[in-house]
Amino acid sequence: MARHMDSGSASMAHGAPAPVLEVRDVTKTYGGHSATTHALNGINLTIAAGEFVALMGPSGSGKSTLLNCIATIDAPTSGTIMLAGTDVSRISRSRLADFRREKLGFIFQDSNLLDSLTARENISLPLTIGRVPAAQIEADVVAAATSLGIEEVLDKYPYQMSGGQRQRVAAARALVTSPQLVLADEPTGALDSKNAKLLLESLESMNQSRGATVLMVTHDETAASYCRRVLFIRDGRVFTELDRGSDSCHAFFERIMQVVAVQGGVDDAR
Ligand SMILES: Nc1ncnc2c1ncn2[C@@H]1O[C@H](COP(=O)(O)OP(=O)(O)OP(=O)(O)O)[C@@H](O)[C@H]1O
Repeated sequence: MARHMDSGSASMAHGAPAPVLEVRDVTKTYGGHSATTHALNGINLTIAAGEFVALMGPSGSGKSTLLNCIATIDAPTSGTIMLAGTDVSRISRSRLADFRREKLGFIFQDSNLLDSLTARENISLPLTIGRVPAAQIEADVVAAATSLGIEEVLDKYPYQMSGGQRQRVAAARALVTSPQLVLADEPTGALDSKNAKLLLESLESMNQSRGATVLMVTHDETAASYCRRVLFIRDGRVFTELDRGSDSCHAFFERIMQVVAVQGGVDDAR
């Protein structure tokens, strides 16, 4: 059964891990007097350390706006976003880039790898910028690559890799710094089903073995079924959520489909 709510905090049972992300009463309004859009309407959600959460919702429901606000790329009109204990609205402009690099990892629909760098150099990039010692970089890159099954492409350039390999290199780059939160925006959107499955299995295993906390926007019920929890967003707020509990991927997929069918249109943005 779906739990109808707009707090997101119900899953934070007493004694649960500390929240990595707390979104409280966040609104985001675009435009002026004549053409105002209320993209977020007092949205609330909480994500605990080590969770793997999907965010689903119809086109225009506010998913990208929320992700941009969490990523500190955009600012809410009102409300609070606490990330790893920091109120992101209080971070000075000069600190924002460092905050993003230190606390967040990003995986986009297109891998966004730098064409002139090998996989190894692409994955190393956030560590190099963070002035991590070379020996540590090498160890961290190999560990991330091994977890994602891409050791054999480490010395290849993006054009020498398959789309699936590029996306797993991008995932390695997002995870190599062990960020507090990984934000994944339609990471399987450009992949065929075999490569999508490989990426999702990798994310699931990074979540389980390294305790990576992942918030993934997706239109794909199969992708969402790999997560432990699915938040459904509509009209700029969470209207229901599903916990996977002890369900298999397949059983969870069926439950997600039921919510999509009843609520209608979660995947109408495809
Ligand atoms: N920069 C902007 N200026 C004005 N309106 C915007 C802007 N960005 C988003 N919106 C509006 O805010 C609402 C939420 O958009 P958002 O992109 O967050 O939706 P979404 O759920 O990510 O959609 P999709 O699944 O199609 O990517 C939409 O009505 C959209 O038109």
